[in-house]
Amino acid sequence: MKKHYSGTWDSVRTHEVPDWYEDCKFGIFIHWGLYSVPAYAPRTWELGEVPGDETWFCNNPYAEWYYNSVNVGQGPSYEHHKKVYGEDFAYENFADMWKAEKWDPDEWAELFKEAGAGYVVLVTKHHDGFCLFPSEYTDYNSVKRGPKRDITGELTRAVRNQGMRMGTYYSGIIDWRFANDPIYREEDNFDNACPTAAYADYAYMQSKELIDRYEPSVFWNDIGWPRQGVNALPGLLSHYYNTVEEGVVNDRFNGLYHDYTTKEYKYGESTRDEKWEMCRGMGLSFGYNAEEGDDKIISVPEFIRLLVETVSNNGNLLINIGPKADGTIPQEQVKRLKQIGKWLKVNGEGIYGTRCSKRENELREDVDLFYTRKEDDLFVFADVKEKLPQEIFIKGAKAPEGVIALDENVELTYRTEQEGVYLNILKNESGFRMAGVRIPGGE
Ligand SMILES: CC(C)[C@@H]1NC[C@@H](O)[C@H](O)[C@@H]1O
Repeated sequence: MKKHYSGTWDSVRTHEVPDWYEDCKFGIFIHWGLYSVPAYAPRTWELGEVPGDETWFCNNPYAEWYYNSVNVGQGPSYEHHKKVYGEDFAYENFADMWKAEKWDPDEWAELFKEAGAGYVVLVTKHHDGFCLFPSEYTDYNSVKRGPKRDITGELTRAVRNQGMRMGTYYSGIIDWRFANDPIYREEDNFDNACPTAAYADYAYMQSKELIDRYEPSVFWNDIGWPRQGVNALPGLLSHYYNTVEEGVVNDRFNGLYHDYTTKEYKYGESTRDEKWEMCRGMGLSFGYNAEEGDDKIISVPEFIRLLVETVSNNGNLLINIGPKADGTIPQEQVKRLKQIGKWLKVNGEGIYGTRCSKRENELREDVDLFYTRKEDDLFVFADVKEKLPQEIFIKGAKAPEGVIALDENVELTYRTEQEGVYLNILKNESGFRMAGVRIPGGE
C-alpha cells in the first residue's frame, strides 16, 4: 500500500532513502543555461580551498556565476565582460543569444547511459532565474526565449527512454531576478536573498510545477530555501513524496531536513553512517568554461578513483557536465564519460548495488585499497601506484573460495594465511590504473 505523507515534519521524517538511490552510485549533473553563452570564468581554486569571501566571489571559477561575477564590479569576469560585450551589456541579452541549435537530447541520454550513469540531474533554474521549463510564473524561460524548447521535458523523456532516473535541480533561495545585490561572501547568499513572502510563494509554486510536470526522482534544491517559505516546506516535501514515491531530496533546505547529505568539491562533510553525494565539475566550474581545456580537467584515473573512493564510503558520485550553448558536450568531457563507462562495464559488479564494507579504505605507501561488499562478496579495488608485480596483504581477510580479478586483463595470484590474504597483482593490461577483485565469501 502506498504510504501517505501528511504535510508535517514528523510525517516527512519517516521517509527512507529508496534502494534505487543506494544502488545506482553514479549520476550526471548538468549545468546548462544562459551562462553557457559567455562561458567564462577564471581558473582559480576548488570550492573550499579559499575562504568564501571576496577572494572567492570576485575571482569565482564557477562559470554559472557569471552574472554575479560581473555584478561585483571587479575581477577577471567583470573585465572579460567589459572587453567582450561592453560594460552596459545586460545579462538578459544572453536569453536571446542562447539557441541550443545542435542539441539532441537523445544523443546526451545515450552518452550518459554509455558512461554507466543511473540518474541525471538537470539544472532547471539556476541563481540567474532563467527556467529551462515552461513555467507559468515567468516568461524568462527556455520555451518563450532562446531555444524555444522545454529543455527539461525533452531531456526527461530521453533519459527515461534509456532506463535512467531523472532529477531536477532548483535554486531555492537565490534568484537574481528578485534580488540582485552583489554577493561578496558566503553569508550574502542568505542575507542578500529576496526576503519577500511573494518570492517564497514563487519558489514553492515553481517547485510544485517541476514535481507535477516531471515527477523527478531527485529534487535537488540548492544553497537554501526562502526563509519566508520554511513553514510550507513539510507540505511541499509531503506533496513531493506523495507524487514521487521513490523520490529523494538533498540537504540544502536550511539544515531542516534531508534524505542524503552533499559535498561540493572540498566543501561539506560526509560520514559513512548515512548516504551522501559528491558533486563536482570535471574542472573547477559547473557551467561550461571555455578557458578549461583537456589539460585542466580531471584525468580518467582521478575520475575513476573519485568514484571508487566515494562509493566505498557510502556515497554517490554526481559528476557534472557543462554543455556548450549550442547543445554539444565538449569533447574532453565526452572522452572521460566514455572511459569511465568502459571501466564500469568490467568493474561495475563491485560498484553498483554494493554497500559499505566494514573494512575502512587503506591509503598505503605503495597502494590504496578501497572496499565494497555485496551479499557474501567482498570487493577490493587497488589503486596500484608502483609498477607491478605488487603484493598486497589484506589483514584478517578470508578467501574461502579464492580471489577473482574483475577484469580478465588483470593477472593475479593469491594465498591465504592465518593472518590474512596475500594478493599479488602480477599484470594489469586493462588500460586502467584501478584494478578490482572479488572475494566470494570474503570478509
Ligand atoms: C553543486 C552545484 C549544484 C553547485 N551548487 C552551488 C552553486 O552556487 C553552484 O553554482 C553549483 O550549482
